[in-house]
Amino acid sequence: MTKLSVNINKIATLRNARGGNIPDVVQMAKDIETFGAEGITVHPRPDERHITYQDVLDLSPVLTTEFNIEGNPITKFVNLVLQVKPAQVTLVPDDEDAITSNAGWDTIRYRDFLKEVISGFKQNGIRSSIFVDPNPDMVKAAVETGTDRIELYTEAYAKAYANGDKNAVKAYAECAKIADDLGMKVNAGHDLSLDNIGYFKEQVPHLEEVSIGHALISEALYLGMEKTIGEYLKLLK
Ligand SMILES: CC(=O)[C@@H](O)[C@H](O)COP(=O)(O)O
Ligand SMILES: NCC(=O)COP(=O)(O)O
Repeated sequence: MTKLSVNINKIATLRNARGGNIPDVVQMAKDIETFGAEGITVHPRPDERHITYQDVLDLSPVLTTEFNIEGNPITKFVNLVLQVKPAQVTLVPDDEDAITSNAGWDTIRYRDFLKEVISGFKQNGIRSSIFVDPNPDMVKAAVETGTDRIELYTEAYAKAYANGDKNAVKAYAECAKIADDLGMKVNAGHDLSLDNIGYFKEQVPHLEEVSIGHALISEALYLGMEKTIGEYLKLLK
């Protein structure tokens, strides 16, 4: 069984568009857990354009499943994670102004930096995962950082799959095997969707957890639209 952690960034994007509290991010996270998700993921970015630091503090005491906080380990982020002590922190090397995460770590170049940050999280009982491209060298070097898990960055797979190229999954399967041999658990995420997740799950061994946000929230809009319009039409008769 692979665990599903739902990334709720986009719920916050919608809320922030009007400045009020609709949709209610905390209530939505609780409902997502009730509907069966096994984790909640957030990625507070430095400009707080979706999930805010306050959201992270508000979510932490009410969640009943695993809380996964993703981000670039700048001081502000590290302090937040140490305050909240989530089940898992996922380190992502994204620039401050990145539209979304767009690369995995160079685990050779940043080995010592990652080792130090991860050791601080470990001392506080927080599990670490690091975001990596499906590159065997990066996965092999990841083990030296002391990380518990890697998160395979799946954008390249999602793009290739959408273009009819199923071969892209092979690099992910190979990296997952390497990680497992080295004693690291394997997460995956970015642009996974109802369309591409089945094949990924079928082909990639040792898949412990996937975190899915952008597509899942969009799919939920589509799947809920007909029912919602029906409810309005009933009231407008
Ligand atoms: C780490 C990762 O893969 C991302 O998908 C991320 O958490 C999404 O962030 P945005 O919602 O800001 O695009
Ligand atoms: N770690 C990946 C994640 O949380 C969600 O990414 P996406 O589904 O929003 O692309």
